[in-house]
Amino acid sequence: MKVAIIGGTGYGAVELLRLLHIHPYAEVKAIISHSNAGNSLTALYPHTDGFVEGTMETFDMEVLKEQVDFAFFAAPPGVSRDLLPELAEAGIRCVDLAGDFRLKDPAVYKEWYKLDAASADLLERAVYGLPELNGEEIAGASFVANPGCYPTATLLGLLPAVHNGLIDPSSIIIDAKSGLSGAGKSLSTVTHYSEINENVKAYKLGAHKHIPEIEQVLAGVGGTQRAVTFSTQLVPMTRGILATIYADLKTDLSEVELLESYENYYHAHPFVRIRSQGEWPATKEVATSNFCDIGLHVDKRTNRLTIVSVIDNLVKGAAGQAIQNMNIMQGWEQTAGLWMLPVYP
Ligand SMILES: NC(=O)C1=CN([C@@H]2O[C@H](COP(=O)(O)OP(=O)(O)OC[C@H]3O[C@@H](n4cnc5c(N)ncnc54)[C@H](OP(=O)(O)O)[C@@H]3O)[C@@H](O)[C@H]2O)C=CC1
Ligand SMILES: CC(=O)N[C@@H](CCC(=O)OP(=O)(O)O)C(=O)O
Repeated sequence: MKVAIIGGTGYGAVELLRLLHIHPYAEVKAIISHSNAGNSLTALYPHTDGFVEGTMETFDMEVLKEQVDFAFFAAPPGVSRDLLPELAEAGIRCVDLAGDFRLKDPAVYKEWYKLDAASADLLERAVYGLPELNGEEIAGASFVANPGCYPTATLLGLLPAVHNGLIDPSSIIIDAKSGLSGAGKSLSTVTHYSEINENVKAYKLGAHKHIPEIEQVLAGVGGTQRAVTFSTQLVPMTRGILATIYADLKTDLSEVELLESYENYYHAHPFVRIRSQGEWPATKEVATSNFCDIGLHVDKRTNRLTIVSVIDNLVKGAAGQAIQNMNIMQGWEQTAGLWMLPVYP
């Protein structure tokens, strides 16, 4: 199948390219670049030498409709909102890595993204693409909103507990740390080497656009959902998210029984791995892979559950999950092109 990548010179796009190169059924036919049309990607990213042919192209709706069967949007918010609907209308199935179609309520999108939303009708038609939650819905989608990186780690950590009513949904606190590639390729003062090297920094407290996304999904799973506390921190590493999640327990299940309930919830989902009792995952154990690894701890003294969930933000948090969604939409095995050992150390 022929695919296009839009937002060609960004980190998400380059990661899509890396993974699609080994995909058994998909082939990248067009790399669309807003800033570098006419130039070769290899000139910007020498590591792609020998793997990418030709030059990047400008976005041309009519050309694209003839050229490809599937498109990935890996551009900043606002781009897919304007361009994706016409492609989808023409039968080109799409996965959007940005947040333009994740939130169902246009007013909520506007409040958190500070941009005008797509129409309510389009937002309704978009399918949120977390395969471990709603694979059947994804299979029938014409376009999928790929979850945010932090929501992916957070929701996979919480789904079994919320679905089975094991925790008090009003008590959830998410403390999440991310590597710098989560911020994309553009340099800012915060991501400058001398600012973040040997440093850890909290940011966007109470204001992160992933807050309404997490709450929207949890409300759908648990029936009712109160506001969550969600804190984000930058750590001086390139890839990876570690979310430590705390919630009050509403069950007498032991730690081993809780781990079993997590194993059961994810038994048909190859990309989620549950650690044994007393073991908690680290970001390096999933680096460059599409895995989400989860460990639990029950604190008997406080009656709280601690969940540790790790992903690679560029893979399960972005490009890998987008390909997993494409696989499901196309009726292929969801592991196609994604079944690989993490790079270690
Ligand atoms: N980095 C991550 O870990 C994750 C990122 N995402 C989301 O995926 C999307 C891509 O992220 P990422 O690759 O990291 O971001 P980058 O900033 O690295 O890349 C985004 C790319 O989009 C293109 N672009 C920029 N402005 C415009 C514009 N006005 N119109 C069209 N294209 C534009 C540029 O490429 P070009 O000029 O070549 O077109 C740019 O390099 C974002 O929406 C991001 O929020 C989601 C989950 C995780
Ligand atoms: C480290 C870092 O800066 N991370 C980004 C994550 C952005 C992202 O990927 O979010 P969307 O997909 O929802 O656009 C942030 O916190 O804003």
